[in-house]
Amino acid sequence: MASRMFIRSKSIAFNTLRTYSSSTKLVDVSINDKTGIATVTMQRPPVNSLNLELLTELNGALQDLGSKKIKGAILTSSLKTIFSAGLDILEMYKPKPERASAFWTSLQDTWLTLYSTPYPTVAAINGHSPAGGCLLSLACEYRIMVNNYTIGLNETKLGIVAPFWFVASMKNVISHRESELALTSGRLYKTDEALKVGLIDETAENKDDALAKAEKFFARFDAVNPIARLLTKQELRGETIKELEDRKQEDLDRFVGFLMLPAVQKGLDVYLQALKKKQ
Ligand SMILES: CCCCCCCCCC/C=C/CC(=O)SCCNC(=O)CCNC(=O)[C@H](O)C(C)(C)COP(=O)(O)OP(=O)(O)OC[C@H]1O[C@@H](n2cnc3c(N)ncnc32)[C@H](O)[C@@H]1OP(=O)(O)O
Repeated sequence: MASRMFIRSKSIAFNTLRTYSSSTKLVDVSINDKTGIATVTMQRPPVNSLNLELLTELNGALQDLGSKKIKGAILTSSLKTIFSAGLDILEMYKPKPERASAFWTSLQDTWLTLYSTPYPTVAAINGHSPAGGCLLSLACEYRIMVNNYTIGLNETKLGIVAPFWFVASMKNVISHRESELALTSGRLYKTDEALKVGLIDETAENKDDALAKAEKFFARFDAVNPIARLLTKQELRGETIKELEDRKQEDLDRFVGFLMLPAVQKGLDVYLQALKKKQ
């Protein structure tokens, strides 16, 4: 990507740990030379809502990492209290059909990339993570969440329906029963509740604690053959990936068609007004 800036800074005394960094406007990537761990940071204030541009940059960054020798990648946020507010509602509210198509395709592609990375992934969830934010963390292999935030697939609360691959992402992590209860009611779990049902794997005191715990997770693979690890991941995730690949166009058509329904637009309007009135 033309706007991407690459900096290589070997042996700078005050910054020896960050010897590779690639930063776009919306996504920062740094690789710690000592640990081999990449940190991918979403940085779209105020809430890291996922619009076409952020998704495109995120997908590009995750793909680039596939060609580097890294031990693992951590997905996190630059914001103090929000991991990601999910899809940018403004991408779905009164959209132009071409923009809506490009937007949804970029979400499908980002999920496919993240769900199938050759390197291990951890979501360091350092803030609220509703809907699309939850989806991104579900696509990672391990989730560590800072205390006192919320996470879940709350689509029904907006009058929208989580597509089959959102549902599959959830069902591959927590039980079918818990998924049904959570998705139909649009439940957002607090950090400790999410831990109880297995939606997250560990809690953390703060972002630094989450990053340190992510490093420990990657260390589990020190004694594991990387090819065996990857083939096992592919075996476990392959069916879900193939289903979206096979049904990509159908899923896109449903999304665009769904957005054009007056009742859906009305629901989004009400939700947006409520968000704004909150202050
Ligand atoms: C058979 C049918 C097939 C169906 C096929 C179609 C299926 C369609 C599926 C589509 C899937 C969608 C998944 C999603 O991700 S939808 C988005 C869901 N997100 C949310 O519900 C989160 C909403 N936001 C919040 O709850 C809070 O903002 C927060 C994240 C907890 C943060 O709270 P905080 O108090 O810090 O901040 P504010 O609420 O004041 O927000 C600051 C400003 O940001 C705006 N905002 C917030 N979230 C979003 C968003 N997701 N998109 C766009 N804008 C957002 C908010 O309005 C404030 O704006 P303002 O400053 O202008 O007032």
